[in-house]
Parts: sequence; C-alpha cells; structure tokens
Amino acid sequence: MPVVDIPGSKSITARALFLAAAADGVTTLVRPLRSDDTEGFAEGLVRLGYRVGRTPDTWQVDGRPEGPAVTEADVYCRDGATTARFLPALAAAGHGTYRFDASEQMRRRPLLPLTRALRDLGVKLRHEEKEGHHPLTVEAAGVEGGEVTLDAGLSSQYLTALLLLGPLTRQGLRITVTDLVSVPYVEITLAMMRAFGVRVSREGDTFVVPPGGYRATTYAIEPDASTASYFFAAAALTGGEVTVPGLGEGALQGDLAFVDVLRRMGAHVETGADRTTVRGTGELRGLTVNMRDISDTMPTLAAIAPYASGPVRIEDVANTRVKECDRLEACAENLRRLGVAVETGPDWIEIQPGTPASGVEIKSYGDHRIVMSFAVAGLRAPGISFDDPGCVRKTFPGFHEEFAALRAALG
Ligand SMILES: O=C(O)C1=C[C@@H](OP(=O)(O)O)[C@@H](O)[C@H](O)C1
Ligand SMILES: C=C(OP(=O)(O)O)C(=O)O
Repeated sequence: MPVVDIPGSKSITARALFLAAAADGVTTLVRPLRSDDTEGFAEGLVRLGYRVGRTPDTWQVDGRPEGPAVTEADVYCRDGATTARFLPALAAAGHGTYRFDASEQMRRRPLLPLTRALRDLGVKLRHEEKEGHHPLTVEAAGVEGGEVTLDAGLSSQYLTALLLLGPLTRQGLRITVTDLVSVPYVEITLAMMRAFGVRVSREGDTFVVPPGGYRATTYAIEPDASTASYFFAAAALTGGEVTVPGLGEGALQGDLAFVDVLRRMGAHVETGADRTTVRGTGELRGLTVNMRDISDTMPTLAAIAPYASGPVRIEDVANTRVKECDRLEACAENLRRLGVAVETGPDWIEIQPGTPASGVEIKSYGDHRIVMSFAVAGLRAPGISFDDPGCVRKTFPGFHEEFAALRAALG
C-alpha cells in the first residue's frame, strides 16, 4: 500500500516565484519544487537582481514592486517554458535592458502571441534571430496597461504571463482571449493571484486585472499532480494501490483529473480532503477521451494504453506537438518500437491493445514526460531502457530512484 511523497508542483512554484518577486515584502515559499525548471526560474530572478534565499524546504524572496534591481541582465531560461514566458513579462514592468535566451529545445517553442501582445501594450521587444522565438531583448520602461487581445490557442502560458503582469501596470489590463487551451492552468494563476491579494474579474472572454501590485505572504506549494500521474498509472496498471498525500478535493491543479480517466478505465479511485488513492482492479478498459485540459498527462495514458482491453483514443491535444518535443509523434514512435499499433492525426492519437515487446530502448527526445511515462509501461514490459534517462531533471531529478522504490513496493 505505498504512500508516495510527490515533489512540489512546477507550475505553482514558478508562479509563486513570480508573485513573490513582484510583491511588497518578503515571501516564504514552503516546499517548492527543486528541479531544473524551478531552479532555473529562481536563477533568472537572481540575474534580475532579486534576492532569493534557498534552503531545502523553504525559499525566501525579497519582493520588489518597482521591478528588477539591475538595469541590465542576461537571463538563461534553460528548458523551462514558464521561465521563458513569465520572466520577460516581469522584466517588462521594470526599467532596463534585459536579454533572455534558452536551450535549443526551448528556442524552438513558440512565443509570438505573447511577444506580440507585449508589443501591443507598448513594450519594446526585439527577437535576435527568429521572430517569435528566443533569444529576445526587452527594453523595459514600465507598462501603462489597457486593452489587449491574445491568442492562447497554442499555450495558456501566454495568458498567465499577461495576467501576472497586470497588477504591475499603471492602469491594469483588460485581456481578451480569442482562443485558449489548458484552462485549468489559468485557474491556478487566478487562485494564486488571489492568495497574493489580487482579484481578477471576468467578462466573457475578457480578463480584467486591476492595478495596485501584490501583497507578500507565506505560500505552501502542492505536490505536482502531473508527476503524480505516473504513480497513479502504475497502480492502475499493476493492480497495486498508491496514495498521494497533499493532493485532494481542494487541489489547485487540473492534472489531478487524470485519476478520472483511470476511473473510467476501471481503476478504483478515492479522493479525500487532502489525499488521493488509486487502486488497480485488474481491469483496464479502452476509451475515447478529450485531454485538452490535462494534456501533460497525455503521454502517461498513451504509455499504458496498449494494456487496455480496447483501443484508447486521445483527442484535442494539438498543442502537445509544441512542448519539449512533438509528444504525439514521440509517443507513436516509442509505441511502435514496442510493437504496438498506433495512429496519429493533427490533434489525436489512437492506440490499439497489444503486448509490448521487452528489451526496447525508448527514444527520450530530451522530454522528461516521455521518459517518466514509458517507465510506467516498463512495469509490464521488462528491460525497457532510455537513451537519455537524465532528462527527468526538468521536473523530477529523483524520479528513477522513487520509481524503483515504488516498483519494489508494488512487487
Ligand atoms: O502554466 C503552466 O504552468 C503550464 C501550462 C501548460 O502549458 P500550455 O498552456 O502550453 O498547454 C502545461 O503543459 C505546462 O507544463 C505548465
Ligand atoms: C510542457 C511542459 O513544460 P513547460 O511548458 O513548462 O516547459 C511539461 O512540463 O510537460
């Protein structure tokens, strides 16, 4: 009956770092995620002149409502899209010249809807190489605010960046979205802004963000629900039971809804006030499921799909093609390596039941989620290996050790 302590949420840690940096005093983050993405975010803040004190269990940030403490900085965002998309918005509210670059992987990922919206708001911003991609330089002189239109159909992170920026502008922001994916991540943003003293209102597709800045606070970070999906899937796949404390009815993260997918497939799920338990029943049914809201868990489902008794079809996940890799094709390629029949379309993948081969090397594509997802399949397909197991450092450096412990506990 393993109880698994999952590390903190990447999304919540990144937002908390932004909010803490922008707030009017010292904020303490309790149990932040320590991983490449969030260390990279904190490092970016340090480059911008913020003080970030780090002990293993708490991080402290001295907020600066007036913006970065330096007038020039060079920030390397590594692979983290939250860093690469949220920090330029924070910098725009300050005064200085701030250059942002990122890894090859992150340089390939799109940014244009956000940089276009920032320019529409009067921010001077220049792309160095390719329009709409890193590296970029922000010539910041504060942001007046006002109305702006945004297409967040490829990534909700563009909207989160603007929402977080809103209270730092002189007039506040009215952001009208023409399209929006990953809606639950926007709900996380709004809930966390409330915790830092800002209430955003909605008028249809328009988000109205008041000016006035953020209030410092002490903020406890939830365990990461996307990370938990590998452990829940392991229980469903093996007929074991996994309990994750800290993720229950009041959880902020939409990805906890992955357990509803497992329930539809036949697993037994119990959601308590502050914990969730999944128990495999020996039954894993096929299904058709729309994962637009929870697309980080698409690879988790794809990797266990061959073990279902019928086809698994995952729909409305076009934007998984612009994540750390093209996740639809990466899942398809690895399932084919395992000898499983699979088809993909522009925004879907369909996986047939099969008996995955043993001794297969999984192609990681430098994507933590591909590795962690196929590690779950490895509970039933012996001898799975990875060409780049270390890429889990993006969100969960200790994944392989924790997962080996779970494997031993599940027997
Ligand atoms: O705002 C966030 O913290 C995130 C939003 C989602 O991205 P998209 O909005 O690009 O789908 C998610 O996939 C990513 O891992 C984290
Ligand atoms: C897509 C992801 O990360 P990000 O967009 O924050 O880089 C992810 O963690 O699956």
